[in-house]
Amino acid sequence: MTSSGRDDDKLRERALYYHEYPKPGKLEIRPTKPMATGRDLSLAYSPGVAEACLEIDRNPAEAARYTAKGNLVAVITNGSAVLGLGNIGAQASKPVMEGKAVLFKKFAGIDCFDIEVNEDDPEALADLVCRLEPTFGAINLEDIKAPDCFVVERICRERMNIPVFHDDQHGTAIVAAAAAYNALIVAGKSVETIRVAALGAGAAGIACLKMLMVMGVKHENILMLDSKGVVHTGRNDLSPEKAEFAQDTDKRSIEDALSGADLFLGVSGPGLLTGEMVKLMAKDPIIFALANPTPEIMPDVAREASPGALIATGRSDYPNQVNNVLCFPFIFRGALDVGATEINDEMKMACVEAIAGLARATASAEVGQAYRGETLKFGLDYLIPKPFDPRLLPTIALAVAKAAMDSGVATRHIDLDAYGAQLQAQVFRSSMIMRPVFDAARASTRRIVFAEGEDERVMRAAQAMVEEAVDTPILIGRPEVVEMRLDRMGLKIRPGADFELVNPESDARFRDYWSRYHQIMRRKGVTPDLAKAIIRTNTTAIAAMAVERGEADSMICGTFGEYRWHLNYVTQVLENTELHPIGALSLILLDRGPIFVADTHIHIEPEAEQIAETVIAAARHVRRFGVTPKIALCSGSQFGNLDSRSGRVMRGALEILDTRSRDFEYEGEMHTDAALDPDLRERLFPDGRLSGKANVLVYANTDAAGATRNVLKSLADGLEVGPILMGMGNRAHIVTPSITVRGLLNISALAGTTVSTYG
Ligand SMILES: NC(=O)C1=CN([C@@H]2O[C@H](COP(=O)(O)OP(=O)(O)OC[C@H]3O[C@@H](n4cnc5c(N)ncnc54)[C@H](OP(=O)(O)O)[C@@H]3O)[C@@H](O)[C@H]2O)C=CC1
Ligand SMILES: CC(=O)C(=O)O
Ligand SMILES: [Mg+2]
Repeated sequence: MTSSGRDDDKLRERALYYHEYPKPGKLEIRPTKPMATGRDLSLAYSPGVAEACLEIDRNPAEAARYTAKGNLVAVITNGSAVLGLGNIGAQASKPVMEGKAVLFKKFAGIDCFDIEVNEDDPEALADLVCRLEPTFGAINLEDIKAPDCFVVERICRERMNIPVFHDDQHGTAIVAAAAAYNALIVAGKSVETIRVAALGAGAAGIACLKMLMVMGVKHENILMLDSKGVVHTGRNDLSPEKAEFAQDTDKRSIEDALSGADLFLGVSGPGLLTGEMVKLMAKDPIIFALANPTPEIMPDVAREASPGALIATGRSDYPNQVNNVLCFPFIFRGALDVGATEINDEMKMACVEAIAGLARATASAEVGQAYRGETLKFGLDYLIPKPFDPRLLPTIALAVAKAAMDSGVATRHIDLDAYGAQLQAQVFRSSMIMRPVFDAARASTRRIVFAEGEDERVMRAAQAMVEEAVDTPILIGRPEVVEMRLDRMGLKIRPGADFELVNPESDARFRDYWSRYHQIMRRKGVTPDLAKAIIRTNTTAIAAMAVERGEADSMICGTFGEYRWHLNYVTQVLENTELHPIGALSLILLDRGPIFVADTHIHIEPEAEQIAETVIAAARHVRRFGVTPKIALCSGSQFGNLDSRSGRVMRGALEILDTRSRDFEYEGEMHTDAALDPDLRERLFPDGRLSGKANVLVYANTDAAGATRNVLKSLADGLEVGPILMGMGNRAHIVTPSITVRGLLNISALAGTTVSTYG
């Protein structure tokens, strides 16, 4: 057996296992409201449910308020053109439709029912779809063969007052147009002069060609082919949709059509294009082989026939996946959110422009991580964004919603700024809580030096900082390494122009740095030679010196190595009578809300005084996020019931805190469950000073705080912002090696606020 035969077998085995286990199929339904008590039952079902029915009876628009309709899409098919598998019928199409439903949910938070119907008559199918209007906010028609799909879509659009979108036509056309637009830029070809050979004259083919014409491709430069060859005026078997593309030509075969063509658009079936045929095309041709799951030509065969070709397929295992998944979740999101009555041409064009623009912008930090090892730099192998690019949702949905409002099909007019922020929060969990911090950072542009400037995450964070104009990055790293990596990752920032680069191996300031470092450390055993060696090799010390000398406002280090190793150099250089490390505070974002944990790193076994200082600093930092601090002093001892060390220091800290009036709530010492459960706390210690759930947990040692932080991250899918080094006036922050690019960006925003406000 050949290796590709073995690969096919493995894929088949894995795919079937994936569909069968642990439960058959790919989705299930979950309730969104509590259903645990008789009271819940009386609200969700009889008698309470009748109230919701009556409201909708009075005003049908209230269905979007009291039911899931407003966020519910139907994916409907009769299974007559399932992928490139042909007319395999409604039942066999179900895995594809379940797949589309999952993608709606995963990428855009849209709920979906897949509906497979045994109905071959297009008018009867349309009638059935129309009668589903009370259930759904929008309809996605899928895998219905041409020309029947045109009939179904036309009738549904005429009769229904909600968006009806045939994915294989319009979704495919939108994504193919975006990719073609970018491919023409890369190939240096002009849309007005390119010659197109289109194989496949069905739902996808006709819609893609129409969209290319909207972009400027000339009708006379298009040759369409179906299963009988070139679509020409001499044929009498053409549907009206095909007839629109019929040319008065003597070309008949695919070879005739491909001769000198610049763009091959394949939306037909597997393996229909050969390497020999590709060789007939113009130089550096654009080849879109979009049939699923097996394209018209495999990319390696096309590449061998024409090394300069720009190649795209519909599959995720090759570069340039031109697939309607880049469109449908997001265009429906935008349409639903403004209550659009249809998806019109303005909304489609907004979608094309948004998708194409994303590939030309720098790839986001998150997509860089999701596709590690791939070059995401606009060009031959990156013409179109990746499906896991988190920018797709906020960018496309916002553009579509705006286009719907501008073109008059929106029934709800929304505040686009607020909508954009809400979409961002949907994909970037930290974006909502970080908003006040970023706003503060923007108000005071600060220079932030990154000790590990050669780290890819740091470079990506620096790119984002430059693009978002948050703060000015300074990177410490060897120029040849930094530049090579920037290039490999497709990042646009350049040293000198966008950020300052400090070369640890040769910087004109080396002498000043080491002599100042020596001056600070001369009575702590550091000789001139040692000072030179440290400043030559230790980028954390260099970063600290840059801050000490006023060349940077703040430093960030710790993407590798041990926290306290970095802390040592930070304190050596930056500690003074006003600034000293008080504690490390981690913000963990959970589905149920934010929770802060301290001290995770600084004082391994703190004294009561240090704990009190940590509590006061934590209260100050928590307010930066717009959160009102409610601080619990957590220990194995609970309200004086144990004579343990942790109980004693916590009681001591409480006494110190009580010596002055504080403008925040705190209480202790208590177990963590009592901190988080006010009812339990009330039973243990009635009339305590803490109201509701604590949102800041201060522990009596770093073991307990660190363990809590790690458990929340690992088991509760907590997203960390931090650790935030308190007490150093925002002049230094030390991250941990698990930090992500978004995490670095968050820390840089925290570092980017003025010193006086937050110590
Ligand atoms: N990448 C993507 O996002 C998408 C890809 N597709 C792919 O496009 C293909 C077509 O889908 P769709 O338009 O919905 O299906 P349709 O059934 O509507 O159209 C299929 C078209 O392909 C033509 N065709 C079939 N076999 C041949 C052949 N041997 N030689 C030439 N033409 C042929 C048919 O010709 P005739 O008219 O003579 O029957 C018809 O015009 C599928 O493989 C599908 O997976 C579709 C949507 C999205
Ligand atoms: C992707 C898709 O919708 C298709 O191949 O039919
Ligand atoms: Mg399809």
